Amino acid sequence: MDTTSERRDTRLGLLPENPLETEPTPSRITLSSVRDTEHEGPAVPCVEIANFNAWYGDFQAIHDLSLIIPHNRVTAFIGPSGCGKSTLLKWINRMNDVVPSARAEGKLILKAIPAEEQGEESASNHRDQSVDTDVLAHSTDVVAMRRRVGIVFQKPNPFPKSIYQNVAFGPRLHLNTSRQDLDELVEWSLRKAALWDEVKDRLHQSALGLSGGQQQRLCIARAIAVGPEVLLMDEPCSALDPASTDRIENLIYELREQYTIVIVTHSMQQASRVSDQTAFFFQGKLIESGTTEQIFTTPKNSQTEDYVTGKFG
Ligand SMILES: Nc1ncnc2c1ncn2[C@@H]1O[C@H](COP(=O)(O)OP(=O)(O)OP(=O)(O)O)[C@@H](O)[C@H]1O
Repeated sequence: MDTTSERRDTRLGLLPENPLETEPTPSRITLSSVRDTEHEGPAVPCVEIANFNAWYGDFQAIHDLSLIIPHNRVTAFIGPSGCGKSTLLKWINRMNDVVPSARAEGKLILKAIPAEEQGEESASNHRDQSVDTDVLAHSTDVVAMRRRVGIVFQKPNPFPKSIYQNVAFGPRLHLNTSRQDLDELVEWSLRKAALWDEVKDRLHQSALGLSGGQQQRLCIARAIAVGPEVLLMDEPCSALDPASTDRIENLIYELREQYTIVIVTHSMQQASRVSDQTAFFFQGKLIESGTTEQIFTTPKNSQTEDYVTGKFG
């Protein structure tokens, strides 16, 4: 077991090496399988959502939703199929712009990062982190905003290019990076995504030759190469085998030190393993949010309790 796994196992107490191999049904989740919330003290808001409503044509997919996503923590969106998790995730970086029938109203703000929270280590220092960004505003520069908010999808989607070109694609587009700096940035990103050792001797081979789990880590490397603050992950492990799932979960645990992560997941075990905060959605409404420990051990709402204990969903 590698160091990361050991560290995470210590925190969580009882994680299996390959989580899905022993994935219990939700009703088997017990207090002991929920980890303690490590972060203490008040959270710094990273994304502020208030009175948010979203539609596809006449169909309202999200109703009057308010939620704070804290800076440099992992927030899990859980809830039954069709409850609006992906819709909200996609609005956070305006992915729904490509859906003609999609529209949204309300407050969706990418918060300025306080100076003391701006880390020194970064892929690039091009961002203006000192101002709030109104994500929904027509005047918002969506391309610039998406550099601050990266997204990783359910199915790994590398470009049909080399491993190097996949990671270098964003920086080449957005940053004025010299060849040497680009080489360093590609290595930095691949190391961050825990992929470097596996690909350092085949950087110029096709990314499509990687395994599914490697492709997903490559997509994470590609996302972090442009220096985002937020990483959105829409069921990032659902197309992966148990070993790859374990690696991605370890990676999320490592990346949380430096990024705000939002993960949509159908796995209660995964939410309890990787997240600090959990938000439970049902029929387009946010039913309850809180620390992951609280949501899984002492939910306030009976629908939340029924869902996390597997009575429906
Ligand atoms: N492009 C679209 N056009 C029309 N309706 C859509 C579109 N995308 C999603 N919806 C509808 O919006 C609602 C919320 O969908 P969404 O994908 O956000 O749910 P979800 O909670 O992420 O579901 P799942 O867990 O199955 O991925 C659903 O009723 C869905 O059918």
